[in-house]
Amino acid sequence: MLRQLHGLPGLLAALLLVTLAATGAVLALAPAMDRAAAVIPAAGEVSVAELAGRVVEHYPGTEQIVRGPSGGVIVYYSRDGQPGADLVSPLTGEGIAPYEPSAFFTWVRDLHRSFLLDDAGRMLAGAVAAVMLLLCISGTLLLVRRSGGWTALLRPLPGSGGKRIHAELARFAVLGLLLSALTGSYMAAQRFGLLPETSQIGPAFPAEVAGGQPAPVATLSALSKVDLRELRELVFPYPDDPQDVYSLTTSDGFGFVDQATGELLKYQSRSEGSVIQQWIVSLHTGEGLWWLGLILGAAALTVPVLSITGITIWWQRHRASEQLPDNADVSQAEAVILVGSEGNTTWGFARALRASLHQAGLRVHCSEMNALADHYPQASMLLVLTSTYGNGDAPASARRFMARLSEFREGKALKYAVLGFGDRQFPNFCQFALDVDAALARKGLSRLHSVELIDRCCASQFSEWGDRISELIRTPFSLTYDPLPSPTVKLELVERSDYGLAVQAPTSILRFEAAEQRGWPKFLPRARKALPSFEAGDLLGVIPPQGQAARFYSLASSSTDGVLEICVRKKPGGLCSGYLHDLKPGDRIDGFLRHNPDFRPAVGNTPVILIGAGAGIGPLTGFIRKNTKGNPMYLYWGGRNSQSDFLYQPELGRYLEDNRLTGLNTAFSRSDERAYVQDKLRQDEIAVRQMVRTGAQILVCGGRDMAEGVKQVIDEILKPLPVDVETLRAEGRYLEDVY
Ligand SMILES: Cc1cc2nc3c(=O)[nH]c(=O)nc-3n(C[C@H](O)[C@H](O)[C@H](O)COP(=O)(O)O)c2cc1C
Repeated sequence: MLRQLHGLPGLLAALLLVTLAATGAVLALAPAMDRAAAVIPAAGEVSVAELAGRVVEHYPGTEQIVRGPSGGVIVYYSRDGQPGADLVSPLTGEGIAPYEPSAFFTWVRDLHRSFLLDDAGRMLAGAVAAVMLLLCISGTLLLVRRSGGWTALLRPLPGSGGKRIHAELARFAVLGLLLSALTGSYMAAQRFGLLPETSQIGPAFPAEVAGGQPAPVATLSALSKVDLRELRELVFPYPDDPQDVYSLTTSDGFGFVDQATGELLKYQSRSEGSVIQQWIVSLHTGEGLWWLGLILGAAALTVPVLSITGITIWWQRHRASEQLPDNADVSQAEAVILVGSEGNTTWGFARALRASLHQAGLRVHCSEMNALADHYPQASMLLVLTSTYGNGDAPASARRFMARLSEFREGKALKYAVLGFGDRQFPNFCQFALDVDAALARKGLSRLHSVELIDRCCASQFSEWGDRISELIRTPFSLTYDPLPSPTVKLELVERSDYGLAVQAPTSILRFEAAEQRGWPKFLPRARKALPSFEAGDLLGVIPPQGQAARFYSLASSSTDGVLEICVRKKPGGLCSGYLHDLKPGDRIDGFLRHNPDFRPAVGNTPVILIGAGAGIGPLTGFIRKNTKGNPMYLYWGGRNSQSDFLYQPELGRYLEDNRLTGLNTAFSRSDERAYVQDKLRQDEIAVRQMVRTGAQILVCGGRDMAEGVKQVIDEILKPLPVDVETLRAEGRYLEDVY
């Protein structure tokens, strides 16, 4: 509900909101500019009488003196029958410049207030402000939910991509946007009579005035008592009318001053409502509070980005939740897929699974976990795919699952498997999937397969899980998950370096270029297409000729290197790694790129500790190659034998020489030292701890077991510090690319 409340009006109002925000950001500059142009005397330095006296000396035809909210003093006068207005110095009364409201600001203000459409536009602008208010409130509640509570609101946010940008920006801007929206809605509601009117009618014109010879304005006692800083406006009497008076408006009230005696004839203080209204206007416009204006303007500048990221998130969610075709009925289904999802990405995986099982000839029923039926009479297989939210809690479409499970009655024939989707950056990785697995076991159901956990939507892990399920149910199918099918690139192998044969770890560094167009004469330009843009650490997806599922390889180069490089270890019986290892220079493959911005060294010059084993060195070498500024970068890498599989040995030597790599520490498990990368980290314990203390980031790439071992060692090393791997992970300082 909260999500709909945040998503739908947000989408509708995005365009209008962007207009309001962009114009608001421009207008927010006006108070600061006015303030910079104004001469502001200290409090008590100049009285209104003194100011008026000085002004009249230079402008004998003064009709009105106005002090703007930013402190600038403007004189409206008549000279030779012509009206004029000048910005004047309150210290001398001399003109500084002719006063002419900027046509640009006036136009922007009209666009902001009414979309240049009079009353209908004003109403629309008011409605947009109200929508903004709704978005701020629902967004704050979503943010609280995302952070895990009000107290966690300021902690580093996990997640990545557009969602992370949206949440981070929103957190930065929400107070400013809330203030603008609240005050804007209030002003609109008041203008259209939805709130009581607070404008005040001033005191009636005095019945009696002295009517004598006018005294010089600088001597009028009532004006001498008012400090310039309180002045709003002073309207002068008609020149030859002894019955006329000065009309004085201050920040506290309104009154009339006798031009002969200088007496305050009538005075009325501002009502409370009028003071509140004045504050609301100031809080909305920054008038008189130029610093607030700049804060509000900065907050408004985030609205276009929030709108774009918000629409993108909405669209992805919408696409992922599109209806499933051919969904079998509960009573007929042989296989049941239940989906627990909050942001709908898990639905994309469920749809791929459903399509494959359906293609394999099974009747499949797929629904959200909240819709767990009491009974699936024909089903022999229950597959639960669920994400985890909050602090290891159920996602939205699974909140009622545990309660419904108590009503569930199922015979022993139904076997289940739970597949968890989560993110290792969160402390309770896939906790809800683990809870569901345990709850189903307690219910007496037997497992088809033990629970498996997928980190950050890893497509290859998903297809491997599918292979295992396919074997267990003796039904051939394979799973491919590609959230948005990427265009494929034709690549040509231009070079390969082979390692590790002697130690049973055949590993090759493969370098590809974009394939030349066949038959295109080499001397002509553009014979070879440019590679698409990518960074080291991004992924190359390859579907081997006999396979259906893509396998992903971390890139060891970035597009600016001119080649696409991967480092591939041949797995026993591995379809894709075998296919790649058989390639000869000149052979071509189709691949597609997937960006992986979550696995990159941070910019800046804090130390980066790169840890890897085997082919995991690929992206780490890519990061080092890019480190042309020579920021501190240390590599810990483990192989089997320095004679046989010391991958990238010559390159690393060069990088040490030209300072792209600060320190290199290798461990070889099948040499005399029999060491693993964890041992090298332990030996360097003090240095590693010191680097973490100074803000170092750690990037780990390689097999799952190695990554687990490294995590334990780093936790041991960090014991004397108030941080551990999980805290570093939450701060984006411990990143893993694990397979
Ligand atoms: C606010 C928030 C909280 C999350 N909490 C956890 C968590 O506690 N444990 C975990 O493993 N993943 C957590 N995740 C990651 C999601 O489970 C993961 O991104 C998953 O793929 C989302 O799938 P869905 O879009 O289908 O809900 C969280 C994500 C967000 C945005």
